[in-house]
Amino acid sequence: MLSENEAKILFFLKDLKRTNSIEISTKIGIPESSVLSLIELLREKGYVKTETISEKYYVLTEEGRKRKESGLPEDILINSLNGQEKDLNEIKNTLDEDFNIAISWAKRKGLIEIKEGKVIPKVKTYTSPEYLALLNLEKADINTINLLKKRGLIEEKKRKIVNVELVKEPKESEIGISNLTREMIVSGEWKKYKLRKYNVEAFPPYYTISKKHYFREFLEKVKDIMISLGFKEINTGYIEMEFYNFDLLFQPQDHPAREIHDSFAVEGLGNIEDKELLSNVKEIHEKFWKYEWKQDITLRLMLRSQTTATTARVLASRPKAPQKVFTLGKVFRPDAIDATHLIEFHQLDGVIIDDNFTFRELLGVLKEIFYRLGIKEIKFKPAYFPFTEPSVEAYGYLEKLGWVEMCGAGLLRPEILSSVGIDKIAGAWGIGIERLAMSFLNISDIRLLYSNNIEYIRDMKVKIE
Ligand SMILES: N[C@@H](Cc1ccccc1)C(=O)O
Repeated sequence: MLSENEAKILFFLKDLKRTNSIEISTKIGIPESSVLSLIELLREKGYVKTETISEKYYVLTEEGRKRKESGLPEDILINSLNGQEKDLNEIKNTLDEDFNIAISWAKRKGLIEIKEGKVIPKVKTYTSPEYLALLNLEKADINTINLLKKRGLIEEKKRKIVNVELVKEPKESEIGISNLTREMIVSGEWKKYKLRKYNVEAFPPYYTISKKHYFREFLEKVKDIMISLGFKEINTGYIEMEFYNFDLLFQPQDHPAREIHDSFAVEGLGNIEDKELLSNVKEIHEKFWKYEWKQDITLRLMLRSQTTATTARVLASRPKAPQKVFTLGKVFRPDAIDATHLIEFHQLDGVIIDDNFTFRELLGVLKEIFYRLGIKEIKFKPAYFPFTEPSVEAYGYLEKLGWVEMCGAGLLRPEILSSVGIDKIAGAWGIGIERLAMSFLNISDIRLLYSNNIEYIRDMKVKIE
């Protein structure tokens, strides 16, 4: 029995008697790779004789395509001289990087002579055979082809061509059809064909279902946890004024505490409407850090280096207590990228403002967040941050990595709260997200969190419930 495609090829061959795989593919419109396997089937069934040959053909290289557009350097040189001699130096300026190629080929081809720093053309115009060959490779002679190859303008490729000869005529009654239409039934045409049997063992086509990127899925999981703990989500932009990233957080200008991490500067200045807030911050900085605070510095733009900048913006809006807010977003810090460092990564910052909020409660909240993320063991260590006192670092126990630093936290300093007129207690923290994600997703290279390898993304099993 013949399949519909096999029959198409045989009926095409019936008139021609012999042809080849490339012609079959272009005339019938079946991809070459399918044609090759169909021909093989037909050979096995005794309909055709085949002969496989390998054929050389040529394609333009990138350089070749460029020269086909612009012309070859020696052609350009000769035609621009137009029979007149010219200073080598002058030519050098106009031909730029093509100068050496143009001169050396023109000399080799006897088109020019060089005397006392001058180029003397021997012809008025010139079109090289190589250029004509680039325009029509099929017609080019073997010498020119070899020259083009040598000049790196074309590249030799090989392809397999199968010559096919018909040895047994197909009959319509041998065609097995799989697609029985209403028309065929009505017209009785179906009687001419054999019906192909269903192959109930054939595999169905494989469709991949769409799914979210595993890192996005993890980020959403984390946000869900925060929302289930009663926090409100707030987001602010990546481009931030130094005021919110540093000054309002009591990190003095031009002082090592500011450089606790490096940051990316952005050209331009921002604007702060709340002049009272500006002068409060100035006063507090000058009183406690004892230096001359500058407004030009505070308005400078940067890529935020910590999402605590968002917390600062929340504070600057002088919110009413009680408040429980969080933000989860990207931050940026210059660094050398490797398996554990990126220059952009995510942080989750949060703040709780309440009447009698305590340090102990803060530690409890952090424990709860980590617990819900599946980290059951956590310990705290005293730490320093310019904007909190007391300050702690939290370490979580991860199966593969052991004790890993997860977050910084503390009670916001009174200097900060007073500048925004809040007379409550505020606990704040910042959690590094990538490391948590790596642990959850069982990834050992941080760069894989941002993989765009479709196979890898497809196969990644996300184990978060
Ligand atoms: N922003 C700090 C973390 C932090 C946030 C809030 C309070 C204390 C610490 C960091 O990036 O390391």
